[in-house]
Amino acid sequence: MTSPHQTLAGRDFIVAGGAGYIGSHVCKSIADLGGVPITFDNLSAGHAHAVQWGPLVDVDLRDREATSQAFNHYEHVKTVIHLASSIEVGTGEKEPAQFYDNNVSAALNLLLAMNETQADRLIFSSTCATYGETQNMPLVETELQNPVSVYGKTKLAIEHMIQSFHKAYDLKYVTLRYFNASGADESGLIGEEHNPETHLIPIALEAAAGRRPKMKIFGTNYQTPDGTCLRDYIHVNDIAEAHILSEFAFDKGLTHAEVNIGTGRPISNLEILKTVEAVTGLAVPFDAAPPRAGDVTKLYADSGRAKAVLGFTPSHSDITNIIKTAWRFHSQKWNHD
Ligand SMILES: NC(=O)c1ccc[n+]([C@@H]2O[C@H](COP(=O)([O-])OP(=O)(O)OC[C@H]3O[C@@H](n4cnc5c(N)ncnc54)[C@H](O)[C@@H]3O)[C@@H](O)[C@H]2O)c1
Ligand SMILES: O=c1ccn([C@@H]2O[C@H](COP(=O)(O)OP(=O)(O)O[C@H]3O[C@H](CO)[C@H](O)[C@H](O)[C@H]3O)[C@@H](O)[C@H]2O)c(=O)[nH]1
Repeated sequence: MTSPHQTLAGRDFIVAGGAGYIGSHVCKSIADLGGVPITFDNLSAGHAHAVQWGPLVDVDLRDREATSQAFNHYEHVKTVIHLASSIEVGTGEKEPAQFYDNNVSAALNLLLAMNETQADRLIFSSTCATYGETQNMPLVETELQNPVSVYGKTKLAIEHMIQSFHKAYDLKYVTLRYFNASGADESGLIGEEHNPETHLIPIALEAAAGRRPKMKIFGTNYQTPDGTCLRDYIHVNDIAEAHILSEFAFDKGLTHAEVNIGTGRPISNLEILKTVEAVTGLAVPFDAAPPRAGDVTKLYADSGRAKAVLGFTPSHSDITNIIKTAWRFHSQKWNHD
């Protein structure tokens, strides 16, 4: 947890992907502590209305020259938070070229641009999807990384690239392997707005609200207690806090780390539907469907290293609170549609 006397006053941050779901929450957390988030985003998936706490620089990280120019314009910035990427797992399977370009090439451009400026601290959004199928739960950071999906493979390639830049050019980094980001800020100002939406909780909320006739549960014969997949849901504001704690860890001398950001608590897909029904008071109509390509049976974190290295303990991630905050955001948004 950050303590009340910790401040980011006087610090500017480049937040690549700051117009997206997690990025906008990171920007708000930086501003809440007095820092200034400078969003670099091409708005391919993010929203200009989510950029409320600092400037928006419209730049496509696939464009090396434009990326270099944008970084040089803010050459005093020390810390870069890199969240920009393609995230839709199914698209990655069908269009790997686009995925490697937008994730791996863009990350290389960002790292090269950092080398041209004073930025020598990187906080990178990686994912539990880099681990792949394994029975070894909860997942420790030293677990073999053998991703199933193209999405996970691109993230692992970036992790390796960052490690190489650390060794060769003294880049300091924290790679945060988030588990399932979920929930929304208490303010209702920002929340999950993916298009298309593929994530379980917002889809279940849409089904409860009657905005889709029925949803599908992908896979009901997995080797789990109720036959559906197990995931580790972490509130987006807890994820945002992990970035702030990473910055303070750099201040204390941390040079590099790979860290899981999860709760350690497995929740099944059917349990999510039940909690959505309890929170909303509405039924969630669903059909059983075959497993989705690229999915693994279960993924949940060992969060010991996050506590030891960053002092991270989730405080918003009770599953009812996650679904309540998501429901508040979505119902307000739908009222304005
Ligand atoms: N949502 C999750 O559950 C989850 C879990 C683990 C890791 N992550 C990672 O966290 C990060 C953020 O995820 P999110 O859910 O907020 O996604 P998002 O799609 O809401 O945000 C990504 C942002 O990056 C921007 N972007 C994409 N390509 C770009 C490019 N070439 N140049 C500039 N900007 C570009 C998009 O416009 C968008 O604003 C991603 O890197 C994702 O892989 C997400
Ligand atoms: O309509 C749906 C949507 C999802 N699911 C199931 O719900 C579970 C969770 O799926 P999500 O799409 O919500 O999230 P994932 O676990 O697939 O998350 C993956 O994609 C994310 C990026 O979008 C993150 O990177 C994350 O780390 C990575 O594991 C999976 O079993 C999925 O099959 C359904 O049954 N029906």
